[in-house]
Amino acid sequence: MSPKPAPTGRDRLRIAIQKNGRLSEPARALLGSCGLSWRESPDKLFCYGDNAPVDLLLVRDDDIPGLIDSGLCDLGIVGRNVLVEQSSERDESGTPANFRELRALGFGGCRLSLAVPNDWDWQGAAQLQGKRIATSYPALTRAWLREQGVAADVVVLNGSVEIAPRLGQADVVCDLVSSGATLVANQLKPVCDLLQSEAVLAGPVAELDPQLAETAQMLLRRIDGVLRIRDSKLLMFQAPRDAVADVLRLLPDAEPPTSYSVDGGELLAMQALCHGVVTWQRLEELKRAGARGLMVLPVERMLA
Ligand SMILES: Nc1ncnc2c1ncn2[C@@H]1O[C@H](COP(=O)(O)OP(=O)(O)OP(=O)(O)O)[C@@H](O)[C@H]1O
Ligand SMILES: O=P(O)(O)OC[C@H]1O[C@H](OP(=O)(O)OP(=O)(O)O)[C@H](O)[C@@H]1O
Ligand SMILES: [Mg+2]
Repeated sequence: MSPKPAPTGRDRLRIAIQKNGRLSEPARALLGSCGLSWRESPDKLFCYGDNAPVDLLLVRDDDIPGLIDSGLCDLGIVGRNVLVEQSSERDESGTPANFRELRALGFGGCRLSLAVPNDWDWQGAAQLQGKRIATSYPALTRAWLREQGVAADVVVLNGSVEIAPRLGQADVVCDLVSSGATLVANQLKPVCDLLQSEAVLAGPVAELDPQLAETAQMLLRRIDGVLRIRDSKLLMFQAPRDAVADVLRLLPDAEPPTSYSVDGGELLAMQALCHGVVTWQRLEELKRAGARGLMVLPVERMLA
């Protein structure tokens, strides 16, 4: 059972996103695809929702979990790395976090990795005993060290973490990795992933105030619809009844198709939502299996 909500006294939902940074544009694009728009000016940090009771807060990403926790805002788009770090901090201090991941959003992918100097012969976590680890994710790193049963010193840096071994400030680092270029440029190599991260929609652990819950549900339904059709296409075709099984074997990434019979019953007209890429080569294979009149259509909106 979720804890009961604290009344907010508000009747408009607030969603926080990063003001400037890697997640700003994709977060805006996602909310835009959900049909939301705001009255904006470049220096505005609070944007009033134009066409739905949903206002936008533009903030530093690190502040998003705290804003949700305190009930000043209802939802947020933030890296899982930030959310898990701040929950680990709460675990350390024994105060439960009132924020959690509601949906993975499929952008801002990266991993939190332990990396050691290239000349280390990595044998496993035990090698870190008594060593210094530079990171911007101290609580997450400490939690991992506890799991591994290793005692090491955590050196907190807010950026340019990868420089620490060269300066003699730490022996190894634990930082975000995407292309791996920063590690290579600093003669480091990743040896272990602590977390796979991406942008997530965060919300409170407690239920939302009933005044806001309906709007939040509407937004979640739209986000689910957008995520579901991302890279999806509607495939339409006809196939003789006895070829349908062969045709469907070529569509393992499709949702169960809908079909109706035409031409006296022997021919089926079918449509299926495909979540993978429908290439020309795939269309040729479907044709060889008996499908005819193949058409690939973009999907603009979807509401389950
Ligand atoms: N190299 C990367 N590749 C892909 N995603 C990344 C990378 N580095 C970080 N991210 C993801 O993007 C999020 C935002 O990164 P960014 O560098 O914009 O944050 P920031 O400097 O902390 O910004 P802010 O000013 O809001 O505090 C990170 O928390 C992480 O989830
Ligand atoms: O694997 P890569 O593609 O090289 O990306 C990894 C780098 O990206 C992030 O740093 P950012 O550029 O945000 O700078 P920061 O040091 O200020 O965090 C992260 O902290 C790494 O340093
Ligand atoms: Mg930040």
